[in-house]
Amino acid sequence: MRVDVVSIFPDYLAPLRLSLVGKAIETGLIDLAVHDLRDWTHDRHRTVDDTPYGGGAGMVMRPEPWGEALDDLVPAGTDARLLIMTPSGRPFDQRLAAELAAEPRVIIACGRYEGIDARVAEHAATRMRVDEVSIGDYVLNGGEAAALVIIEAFARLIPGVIGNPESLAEESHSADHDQLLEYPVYTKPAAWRGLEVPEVLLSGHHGRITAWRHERAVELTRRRRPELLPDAERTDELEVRPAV
Ligand SMILES: N#Cc1c(-c2ccc3ccn(Cc4cccnc4)c3c2)n[nH]c1N
Repeated sequence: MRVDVVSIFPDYLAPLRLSLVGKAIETGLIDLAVHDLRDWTHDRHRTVDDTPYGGGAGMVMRPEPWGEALDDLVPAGTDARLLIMTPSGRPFDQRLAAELAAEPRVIIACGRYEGIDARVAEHAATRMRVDEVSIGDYVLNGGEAAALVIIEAFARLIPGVIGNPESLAEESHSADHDQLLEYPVYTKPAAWRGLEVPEVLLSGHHGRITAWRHERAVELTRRRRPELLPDAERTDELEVRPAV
């Protein structure tokens, strides 16, 4: 998979060279290229922003550099998917991560200021698939942090990136896990600061362990994310529970 990221702060994407994503890049599972948007400017000051039409605070990113960048990175006829990070985008979730993991090419546009001129997305959509995406209901200063999150989320789903693919199956939000949150996990020592590992996990009884883990996942999901519960697990009674 080829991933291109365009930003005025390309160094912000340096952490992608670390850990699992970095290894996937080294082994060629992912071909990552990070570009400086200013390379597509032509004035002495390498200007990427201007004042907003209609007034208002802040500056807007000019369309010309973005248009030229996308022309160069996505030649006519290329099958590519453009992600534009924006607080007003569709919520990024595990389903979209899985879709992206299967794409041959993904280009990620990281805006700054008050955002990118809306015509960039409009024009790009005439020749590639475009998704305006948000990683959550809070406001960042730009798209780079969101790009790091999204790339990590889909890269780990690419076959060969994670050593043990079985570990993906039981994770929170994974389709195989009925969208339940992940059960609590424990490791040695069995007793730590007066706190014991749940006895069932030491029993070696795999049936009981599986059942216990599902119960904990349902309990946690009901408490923290009831909207994720499958209908079969929903209960309407008011339950007084610890806030943890
Ligand atoms: N994905 C995502 C995001 C962003 C985000 C993404 C790109 C840009 C480009 C500029 N800003 C600052 C900005 C501030 C206020 C209004 N509009 C824009 C961005 C914020 N914020 N929160 C998210 N979940």
